[in-house]
Amino acid sequence: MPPRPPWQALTVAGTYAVAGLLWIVGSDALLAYAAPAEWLPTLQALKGMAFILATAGLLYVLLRRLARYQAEVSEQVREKAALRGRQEAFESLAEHAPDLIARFDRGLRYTYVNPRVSEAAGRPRADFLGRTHAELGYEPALVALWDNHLEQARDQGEMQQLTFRMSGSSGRQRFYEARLVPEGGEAGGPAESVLAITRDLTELQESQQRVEQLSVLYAALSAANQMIMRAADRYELFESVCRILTDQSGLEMAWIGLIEPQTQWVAPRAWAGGERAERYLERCRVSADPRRPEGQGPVGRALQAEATVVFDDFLGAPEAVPWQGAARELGYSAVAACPLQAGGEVIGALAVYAGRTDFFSDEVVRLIEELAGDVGYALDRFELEERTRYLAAHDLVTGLPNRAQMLDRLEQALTRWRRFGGRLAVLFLDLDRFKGVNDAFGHEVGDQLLQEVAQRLLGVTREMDTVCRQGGDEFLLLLPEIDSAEDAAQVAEKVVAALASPFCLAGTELVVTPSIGISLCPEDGVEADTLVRNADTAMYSAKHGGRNRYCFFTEPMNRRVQQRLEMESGLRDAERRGELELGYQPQVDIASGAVVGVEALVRWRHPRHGLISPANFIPVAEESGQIARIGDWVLAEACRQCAAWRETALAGLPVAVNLSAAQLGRSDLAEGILRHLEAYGLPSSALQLEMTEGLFFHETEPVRSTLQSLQRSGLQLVVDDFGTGYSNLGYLKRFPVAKLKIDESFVRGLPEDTEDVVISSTLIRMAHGLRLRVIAEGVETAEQLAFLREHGCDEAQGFYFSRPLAGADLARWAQRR
Ligand SMILES: Nc1nc2c(ncn2[C@@H]2O[C@H](COP(=O)(O)O[C@H]3[C@@H](O)[C@H](n4cnc5c(=O)[nH]c(N)nc54)O[C@@H]3COP(=O)(O)O)[C@@H](O)[C@H]2O)c(=O)[nH]1
Repeated sequence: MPPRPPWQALTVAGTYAVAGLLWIVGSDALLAYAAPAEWLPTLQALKGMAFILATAGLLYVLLRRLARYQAEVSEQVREKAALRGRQEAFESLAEHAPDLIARFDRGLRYTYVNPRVSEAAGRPRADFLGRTHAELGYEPALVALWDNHLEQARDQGEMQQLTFRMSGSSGRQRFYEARLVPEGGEAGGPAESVLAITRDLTELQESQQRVEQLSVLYAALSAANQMIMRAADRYELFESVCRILTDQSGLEMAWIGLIEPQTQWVAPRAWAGGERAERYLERCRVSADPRRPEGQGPVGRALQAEATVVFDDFLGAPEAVPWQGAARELGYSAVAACPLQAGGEVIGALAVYAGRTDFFSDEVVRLIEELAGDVGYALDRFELEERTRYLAAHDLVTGLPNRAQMLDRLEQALTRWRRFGGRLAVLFLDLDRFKGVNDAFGHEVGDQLLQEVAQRLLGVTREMDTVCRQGGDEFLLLLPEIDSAEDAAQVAEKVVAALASPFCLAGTELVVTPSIGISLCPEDGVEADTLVRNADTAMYSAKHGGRNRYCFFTEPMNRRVQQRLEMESGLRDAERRGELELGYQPQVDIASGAVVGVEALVRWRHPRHGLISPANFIPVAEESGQIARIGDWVLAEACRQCAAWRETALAGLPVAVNLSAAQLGRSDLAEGILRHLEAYGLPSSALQLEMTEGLFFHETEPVRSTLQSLQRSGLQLVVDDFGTGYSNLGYLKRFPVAKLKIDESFVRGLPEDTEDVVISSTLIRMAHGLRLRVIAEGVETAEQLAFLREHGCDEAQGFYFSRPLAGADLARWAQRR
């Protein structure tokens, strides 16, 4: 209540004085007029008493009011002092508080900010006072968030809470939590002002994130450690570690590269991080050589320094320019590279990439280093295990696999053989008179000799073969994939030849020869022990047979192989010696009975073995690489004979010549055929080229281009053995096929065999459906011919008409018809 001015007191006192005087004068006059004189003293005494009572009552009321007023005033003074005290306490607290404290009036304008607000915002305190968030120019989203919460606190009188991010004065985004406390006003009603207490949680949040990141990394480390114990080899280990790092620790990519000792390039051996990782590694090369720019990145530096290198801002590091294009595109912002050590040497590096800068805190780096250390430990373990395994599986003198490993590989080869069939061979080799070398020159020279023998054996075998030293002067050779016994014989011959030249050791020339026994699977056994034992037995036969030779386990096999090899060498100049000749078999039009063509079939008239069928020697010629030469002779001879028939009944008839696959692979085939035709003045229609269906199906590029050049030369093709192999007939459209020849095997059973009936009649229909002529071979009986005629077959060939005859004989045969 405000103090009353002095004139007011004067007015009250004056009024009281006037009223009192008027009362005294007036009441006396009234008594003098109205009351008897004898009552006057009494009445005046009563009147005086009444006046005193009335003024005493008034005084009492006034004094009471004065006392109350004084009490109220002193209460207000106390409250004010308390308020001032609180205000001072608040401001002193707020001024030194670590939180950001501000007060807003009902219009949401700042009325107070503490120094932390000004520091955080990077503007003076005065800027804030009397202004709203919008007037201070904050982002619209932030203004809306704040004003919304301030209004709620003000209007509902209830505390509000909000979190927000804002760039601090340093420009870095910070994370805050604010509490808005309504002040003044009725409880539960609108507030007079709102106090905002804001806490900067950036550090807290970051440390929480760091704790989470570390616990995730610990989990990844422990998973990687388990994998390190389980991994079977270093590549499984590398892949697992990279995968665990990217799957479980928030890294974008991880790769492990090993230094290539010759070039110092770091070749990635394992990586994880999806397609992005692959693209990055495809684009980026890394070197351990400090002179190269590619050796200046994190991995190169880590390898050179033999310590972890971190590029926390990979995209901003000037040394990382060669990799930055790819890293920016693929989202890698920070990199750490740790060297990997094995056997005390740096052999490569583990590199990990994060999607944000400042990922690699000291703790994270420590964990990654620990992991790299564990990988190095595992590599040492593998090395030791590999060494132990190596020792268990190898012969220490020659470095070749030992008997145990050989038997293991033999078992594997036998397992494959059981599934897929085929053939394999074991060669048991014993060095003749090796003991003499040891006795004469000592064991050291003996060991050197064994080492050189091992090298020569490796030189004559294929990668898939196994050469093993089984002990002493004995070696075993496993040939897991051979086509025939001859293949094994050829390897044995190569071994004999390889060991034939002397070994220069101990200043002298040493000669050792081998005795080799050969066993074959399945002929000589289907178990490893049996095959080795039988090869051993065969080796003794070779020794008893005079040493420096090979011997098969069974005598018939020895004979067969000898014959085959003899045939191979006999064929080498059979045509030069005039031992090859052609037989010609007529091809007859079934409807008219006219001879419409001739097939040329080669024979070998051997000086000792007589006439040899092409069925026997053509495969040998094919396998020994002689078919192209022999085939060329056949083509030339067929052309010569065709020209010779000019004046006979066979004039103008095409001669069909068989071609082998190897001939079709030659790019000069068409050229050679045209040269022979030209030499005898024949048109290209004088020759037809027979080839089996399978040749069209294994249309390799050389075969395709040969077929195309034959097509361009106007030569016609005949598909031999039609129906025996394949079902896709697309090739018939692409190449100039004139005729399809039904295989003799489908004709043999005609007309009784129902399968042959169905097959041959279907093939005839199929050929006609394709608008091609069809010829049946192997026709021996009138019944077969009748069936073929009935089913519309165009031509026939077979003993029914004539066996293959010499050129002059066939001309006479044709003349007679
Ligand atoms: N790459 C080359 N292959 C050739 C060549 N010459 C022949 N050959 C192929 O050798 C296989 C065997 O030929 P051959 O022993 O001459 O047998 C042919 C005919 O004599 C035989 N034939 C003919 N009529 C009958 C018959 O009525 N009954 C019967 N049992 N056999 C008969 O059929 C063979 C014809 O074969 P084909 O080529 O399928 O027409 C053989 O595969 C020849 O292809 C050559 O120069 N190069």
